[in-house]
Amino acid sequence: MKPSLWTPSHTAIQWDSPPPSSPQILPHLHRSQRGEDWLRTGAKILKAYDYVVCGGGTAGCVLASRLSEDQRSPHEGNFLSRIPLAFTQLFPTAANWKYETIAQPGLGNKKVSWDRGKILGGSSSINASVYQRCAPENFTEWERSGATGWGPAEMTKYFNKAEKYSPNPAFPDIDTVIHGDSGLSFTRYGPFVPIADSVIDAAVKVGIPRIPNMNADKGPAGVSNFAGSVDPRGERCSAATGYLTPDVLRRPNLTVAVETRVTRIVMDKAQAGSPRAVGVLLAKDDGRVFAVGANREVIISLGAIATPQLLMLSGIGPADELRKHDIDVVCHLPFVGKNLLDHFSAGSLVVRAKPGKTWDHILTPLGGMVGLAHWLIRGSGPMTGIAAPVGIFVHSDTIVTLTMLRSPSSANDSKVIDVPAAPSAAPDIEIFFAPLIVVNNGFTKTPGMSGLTIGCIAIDPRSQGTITLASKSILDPPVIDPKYFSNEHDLHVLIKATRLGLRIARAEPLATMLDLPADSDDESTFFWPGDANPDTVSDEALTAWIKRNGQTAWHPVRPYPSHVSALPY
Ligand SMILES: Cc1cc2nc3c(=O)[nH]c(=O)nc-3n(C[C@H](O)[C@H](O)[C@H](O)COP(=O)(O)OP(=O)(O)OC[C@H]3O[C@@H](n4cnc5c(N)ncnc54)[C@H](O)[C@@H]3O)c2cc1C
Repeated sequence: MKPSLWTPSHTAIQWDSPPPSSPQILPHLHRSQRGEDWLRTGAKILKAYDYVVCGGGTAGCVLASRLSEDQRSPHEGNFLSRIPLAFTQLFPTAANWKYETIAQPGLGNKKVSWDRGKILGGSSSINASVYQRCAPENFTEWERSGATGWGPAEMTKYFNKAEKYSPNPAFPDIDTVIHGDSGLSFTRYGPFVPIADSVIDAAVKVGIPRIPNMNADKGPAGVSNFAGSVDPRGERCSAATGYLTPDVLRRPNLTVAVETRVTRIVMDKAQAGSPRAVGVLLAKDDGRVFAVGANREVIISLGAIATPQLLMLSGIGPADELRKHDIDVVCHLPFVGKNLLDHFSAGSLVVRAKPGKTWDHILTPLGGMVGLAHWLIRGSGPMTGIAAPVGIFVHSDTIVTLTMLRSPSSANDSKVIDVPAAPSAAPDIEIFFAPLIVVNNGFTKTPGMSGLTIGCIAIDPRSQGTITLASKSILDPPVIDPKYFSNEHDLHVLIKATRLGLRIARAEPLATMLDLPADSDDESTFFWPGDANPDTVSDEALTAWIKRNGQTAWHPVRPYPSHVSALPY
């Protein structure tokens, strides 16, 4: 993309493309020249902006758009990224950073792929497009931990401000009142897929309450349709397409740079008091380096992996970790790179379905072409849908009770079992149902087969990991160690979730749409443990399968521990 205009004030910037020429030395960059090794890189020093937003991802696009609203080169579309259902097809492409964890002892030393968006819009341009607000209990916990103004009521206000909901008549039961309709982020339900309704009814049979809207103030505990970040034409709404529209990109007070890497935060240590971020260094792949100043703030929004990496490379982080790599300590912040949490998934739990009940036909060459044509010409069909049109949130404590109630001898699908009073904590399990076979992120071919893929995810993980530096260079990916199952609680939660998923598959009316053997212990097929009997399959067998089959659910975060009362930045 061509470089857009840049002006000395009111400017938000994101990095990625050739920055403007005619460098200009800035007073405050001058001040930090003394002893700063960034000067020795021979960087061209460019004019300053008010705000420098590093990372054109989910957070960065929103910030750039909002900051430049006060006005005192379009992003280049990626075709695959526009198709909501095709998100995993982006994984082998240049739009993915293709990170990988180090060997995980909790998973038999398996390494796990960590996909992250390397594209404007960041991970919102390659994600599964499920639009889901957290449980209110989570936000209450944030507030209790010191994040004043981030409680459930405030969050609802901002979710509504961000959202532009388009109702779909095919979903008359959805309670639409709670959705925002004047924001920049499109959401909607659909398209309708019959097996999703059967999943909901089957979940109700095993005791999960049906709720009219997963995003309502009461929280998501229950079973319902998932909303998608999809626009009215059936295209993905990413942070880039929603917030950096052509109109926004034409703003004279915004410069968006693509294909440019931030390599360092420039710190001014010459001022009295704490060191201050006054700009950033950035580099193009061809070796050119630049420096840009910030009159007001440098905002680091590179995501959960690259943000701690950049901070540490800039001398901000645990002193011992920095010294290991011979990096000058600008600010000793022990929590940078610590407390890494990720939502781990048991992986694809595939149950056989009867032909014609699912979307598997779009996985054939002809079906794919027809699906694509529908999407392109009419904005309709499976390609406009999110991979997981229906989901469940439940607390694992509740499942104990369900399991006890439903012993094999008393199994009766027509009986509705009451779920005990909702636990005070937010749900710790998410289960999604995809109306097609997804094995190996869709790269294992399954011609002529039909299935329902169930994804069971532990969403309140206790295992905590780290991001540390592999080297002094931003070009080397950091060391990602989520320490999966270092706390066995997460494994136990996933065993319960998997058993619940199997139970729902065997409840009516879903069971009639599926093609389930009575019982099977043949573990050689990807239909196991989908083929297994939930009442007899052992915890040991499920444990071995989860460790073999499990994968990230792509939600790494690094929250500050609640005992840190003041957030350091
Ligand atoms: C495959 C997948 C499926 C997901 N499914 C869902 C879902 O269905 N629903 C949901 O709500 N969430 C989902 N998520 C999670 C969600 O997308 C992320 O939590 C969110 O996008 C993170 O936003 P962020 O701004 O923190 O980081 P990102 O969006 O990842 O943005 C970081 C940006 O920084 C850029 N960057 C990194 N390093 C540098 C550097 N040195 N210099 C310049 N730029 C740099 C990156 O290229 C990227 O553009 C999914 C994620 C993935 C990957």
